[in-house]
Amino acid sequence: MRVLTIGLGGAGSRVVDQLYDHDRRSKVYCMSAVAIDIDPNSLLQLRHLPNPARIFFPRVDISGRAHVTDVIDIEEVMTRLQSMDTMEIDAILFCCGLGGSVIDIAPPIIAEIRKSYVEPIFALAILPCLEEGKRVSAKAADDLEVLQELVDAVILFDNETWSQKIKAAAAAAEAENTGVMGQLRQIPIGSDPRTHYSMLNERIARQIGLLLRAGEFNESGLDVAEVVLDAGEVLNTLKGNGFVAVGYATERLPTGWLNIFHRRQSLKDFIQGSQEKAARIISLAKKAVYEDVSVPCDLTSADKALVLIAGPSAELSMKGFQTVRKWIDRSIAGLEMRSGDYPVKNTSFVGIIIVLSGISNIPRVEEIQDIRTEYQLECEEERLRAEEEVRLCEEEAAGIVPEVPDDEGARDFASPLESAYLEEIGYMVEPTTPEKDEMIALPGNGGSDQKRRDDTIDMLPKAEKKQDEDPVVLPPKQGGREIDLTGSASITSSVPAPKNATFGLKGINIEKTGPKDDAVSYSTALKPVQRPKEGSLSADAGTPDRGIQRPKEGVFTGDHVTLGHGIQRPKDNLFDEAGLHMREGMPLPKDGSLGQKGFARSGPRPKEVGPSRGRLEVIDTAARQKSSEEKKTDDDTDGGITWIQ
Ligand SMILES: Nc1nc2c(ncn2[C@@H]2O[C@H](COP(=O)(O)OP(=O)(O)OP(=O)(O)O)[C@@H](O)[C@H]2O)c(=O)[nH]1
Repeated sequence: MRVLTIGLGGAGSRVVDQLYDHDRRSKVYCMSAVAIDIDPNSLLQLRHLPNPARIFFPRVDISGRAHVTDVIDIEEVMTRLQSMDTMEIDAILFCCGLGGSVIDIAPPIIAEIRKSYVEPIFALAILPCLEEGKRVSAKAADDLEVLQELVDAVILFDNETWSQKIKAAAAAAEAENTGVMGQLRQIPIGSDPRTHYSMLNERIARQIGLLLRAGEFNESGLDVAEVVLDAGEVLNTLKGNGFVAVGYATERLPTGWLNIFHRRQSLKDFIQGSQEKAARIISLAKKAVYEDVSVPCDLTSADKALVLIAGPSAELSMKGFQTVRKWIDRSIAGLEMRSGDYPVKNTSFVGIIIVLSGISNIPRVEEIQDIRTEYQLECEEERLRAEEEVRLCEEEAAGIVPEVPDDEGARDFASPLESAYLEEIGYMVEPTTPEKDEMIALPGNGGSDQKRRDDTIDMLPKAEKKQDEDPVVLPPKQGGREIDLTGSASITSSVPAPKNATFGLKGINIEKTGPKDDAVSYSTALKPVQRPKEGSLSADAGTPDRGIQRPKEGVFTGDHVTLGHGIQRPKDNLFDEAGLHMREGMPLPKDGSLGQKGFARSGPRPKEVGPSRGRLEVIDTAARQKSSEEKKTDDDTDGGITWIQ
């Protein structure tokens, strides 16, 4: 196809120079070229472009910091382009290095060109090497996004991939050529940037140059193609605003006397010879896609593909060509597949070009995008640090003493999640803390903690205060035993509180021996008493003494239980939530609700769980009956509750 090629900046100019050279050497002459740069040295070092094709814009400001869009005059560029022979062009190709500064002129130039030309515009974009730094990669990612919006396709070439290949090839060659002859024919390793770039540009010129020349003929060098690929097909493959990768692989054919011998052998065995040719085309195709591709990419993510084989027509195996076509056609995601052959008379090489267009999976593009994100974060961090430093300097200058963070305060402050966790940990380590005890203060015999009762937890029944305070003594049951809970009723929280307990994480530990101020203690005198009339237990009716509240539900079997001074019957589920249970190794009740909470009590288990959850330990108080009776008067004043079993 006939193409107008525009090189921008150092990279673009050098690539265009090389492409121009290939075009002239192939004698196809399908290319007009210009190079635009603001660096005079870069333009002077070009070897093939004629002087009129080198457009130089000197930096006007002395500081050299003027933006490239201020330096390059778009009108001047357009005048120079229109003065060229661009009447028969099929496309316009911009060549540029991503991450440089001159590429910034691409958007206004492309916009201006779009006004004057209807031909599709493509870009050949060169991805920078990683060693050039994050800033260059980040800018390259930005440039790529801008370009993709503006042009019909972006052909990518990855400097990083090809630099590694060149270095590896040079190292391998160096290892091979250790002898004198090897030293003499040493290939350049491209250690200096100029040689290195020229090797990369040679590669680009071969890949892209052959593609540009597809469908163009020169009478002396070309045979008639069997499957002709014209410029329109190349253009249609490229178009679509996507990324394009070009795979290109070649193989030297056997030449000289050895070749004549080889050909005789091949004539003897023609079938084997043709199979060899087919195998060569197939292996070249694989190499082009997987190894010698301009940018490594996922073949299966391509939308369109084009296959072009080139070389002496006798060597272009149609069998191999069809196999490659089928393979590519089945592999790509899209349905558009084009192919052709490009027979060249005087060459000792067979080559294949595979163009993959509309590729969505290109790891290197993703990589530079990731680098950009990383770079932006670093820049932001740097900016914040600089701002902080300025602020500190200003404060220092103003004589403001910076606040020293308070460790205690910092410890006090915690997120809700953290504080929940810390509380839990604290609780596990220290189940008994003063705060925890304060949360539940059950009045006991001590009689001193009525004032400390925690109003937030309503543990007591709604009975009249007077009733609660009144001593309640139930008459002893005949033959029964009196149970004295005083001093022996131990309510303790020996297990961590459930996380969702009403009491939060506050542990409850009421010591077994002796009621303490903040411990729960039941002053108890269990006497043989009558069972309540109601209740599921087969006990005698209980007759509460003065002021006692007989439990509406729930039945105790057994002894007369007197809860101590001022105690009130806890709510049904109160201790369940607190996880309180009795000590003294009493057997666990079968009742699940009690058992789960580790609440042990002796004697028959009432069906109703409510009243029994007082974590009362029933003691054989038969022996104490007498003293209990003596205490009756005391109980009357205690306001205890006597449960009758
Ligand atoms: N393949 C290849 N890549 C090049 C060449 N020169 C530069 N590059 C790459 O292209 C990127 C841009 O470089 P240039 O085109 O020289 O930059 P510029 O736009 O002229 O402007 P400056 O940034 O001022 O140098 C660089 O980061 C390199 O990765 C070259 O000759 N060949």
